[in-house]
Amino acid sequence: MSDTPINLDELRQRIDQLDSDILNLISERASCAQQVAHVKLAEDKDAVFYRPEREAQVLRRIMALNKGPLDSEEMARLFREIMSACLALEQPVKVAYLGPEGTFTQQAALKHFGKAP
Ligand SMILES: O=C(O)C(=O)C[C@]1(C(=O)O)C=C[C@@H](O)C=C1
Repeated sequence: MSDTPINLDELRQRIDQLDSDILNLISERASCAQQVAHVKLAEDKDAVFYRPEREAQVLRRIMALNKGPLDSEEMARLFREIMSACLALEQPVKVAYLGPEGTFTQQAALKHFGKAP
């Protein structure tokens, strides 16, 4: 146990501050992704927005940088969702899967592409 008494209010204030920082950083990242979309469109009117090789590179980097306490798989899952939301800003994505809702193929599609609309 640490010698410093843990104050719940202080810890929650710290969490609120960190959440504000995370919110601002995710918004900044999303604006960057929108600019990426503009650059892609300026270069090619049939631009491809979904770039799986780039997403894999981002996730590999995040997993290598991660120092815990969240494990790298969990961190990658969070970043996959962030990229999924950023990609949805660039262009709405349509993902098809086999069978009714709740199947393994739907779960696999959600895991791979994230849940963003
Ligand atoms: O780097 C790109 O080409 C992007 O469009 C940005 C981004 C990202 O959010 O990092 C978003 C969608 C792509 O599938 C890959 C990466």
